[in-house]
Amino acid sequence: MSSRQRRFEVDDHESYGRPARRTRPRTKQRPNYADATTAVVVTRDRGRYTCRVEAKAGHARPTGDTENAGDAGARQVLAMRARTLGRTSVIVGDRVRLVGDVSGDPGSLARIVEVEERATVLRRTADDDDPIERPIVANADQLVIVTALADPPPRPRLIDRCLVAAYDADVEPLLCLTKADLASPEELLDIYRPLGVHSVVTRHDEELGELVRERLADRVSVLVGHSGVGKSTLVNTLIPDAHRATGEVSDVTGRGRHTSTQAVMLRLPFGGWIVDTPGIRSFGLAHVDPHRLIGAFGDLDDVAEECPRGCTHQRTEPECALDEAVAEGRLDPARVESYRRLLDSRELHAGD
Ligand SMILES: Nc1nc2c(ncn2[C@@H]2O[C@H](COP(=O)(O)OP(=O)(O)OP(=O)(O)O)[C@@H](O)[C@H]2O)c(=O)[nH]1
Ligand SMILES: [Zn+2]
Repeated sequence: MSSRQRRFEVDDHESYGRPARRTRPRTKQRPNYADATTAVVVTRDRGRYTCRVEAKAGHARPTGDTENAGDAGARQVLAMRARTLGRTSVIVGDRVRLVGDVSGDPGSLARIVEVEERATVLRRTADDDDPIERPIVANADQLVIVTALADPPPRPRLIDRCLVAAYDADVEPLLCLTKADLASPEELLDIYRPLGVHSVVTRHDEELGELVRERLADRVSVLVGHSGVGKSTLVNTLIPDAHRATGEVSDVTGRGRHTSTQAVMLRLPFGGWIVDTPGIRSFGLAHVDPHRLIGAFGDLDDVAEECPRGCTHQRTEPECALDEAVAEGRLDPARVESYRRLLDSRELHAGD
């Protein structure tokens, strides 16, 4: 198998100790927040950020908030942005520094004075022609593409779109195929396994496989999937008190769970985090360079090396090697079509 086809796995190995991609120049003159409290933003709602503060070793708070945070000694602190942050955005997954009242007591409000450099940023645009890209989750390691094997039927083109978003953000994709009691996963696995995309298969009438926990443990995984694919079922299986936990997060922010479309970061009992993104079903790709799209299609990328110089791989290209490979039966036409549809949606806005 060529190195290109294994690219997602290659990324996997490199992801350890990978340098941050964007480095923001540090201002020389700035206040010293050495004694500020560090925290992770777990959700935001109308300008208020719920931040999780881990207990320092040996300083676990003896009572109260431990249940709320779902882990021994941790507490949740409501915070707002400090004015000194300027235009710096704060999103779920950000590691921040807090000053002010960091007790987490009811009615307390801390201030976020610093946002740590992000290792990764998952962005979305509402539509492919929406020029505004919104960062939605910081520091994610993994994008879990939740797809039902039936009811609703899988949509490979949507999977491909998510793979592009993952590839672009330098976040590893994981294909999570649900409802395996209704249909076999083999057809989809045959498509994505050769690309080096990891996958797990679940069904609600059986316990989660060990592999699911293995893939999620100690990482920050963002779940994305259409309504009805079984995302909530999965979250509740992974985190038996998730319902309560999200409810409590929303209590703090004053908004009920069911009306919230904000991303929420939840601690996994076996280590790591999942970020549930109720409002996000897919990704617009307006911010993705069309030339980078093919990087998420390892099988096509290999073949495209045979293309004439400057080939854009669109349908109108007379000598595109993708067409030749389809004609010779070396490539699945559906894969090429999926890629070209994404390319079409991008090329329309190539001058953005
Ligand atoms: N047969 C079968 N049904 C499942 C499975 N997992 C979930 N379901 C059912 O599929 C429906 C949708 O599941 P949810 O977990 O609510 O799906 P969701 O993705 O969270 O959907 P929204 O809440 O609309 O975002 C429910 O009726 C579940 O009982 C499964 O493994 N097999
Ligand atoms: Zn080509």
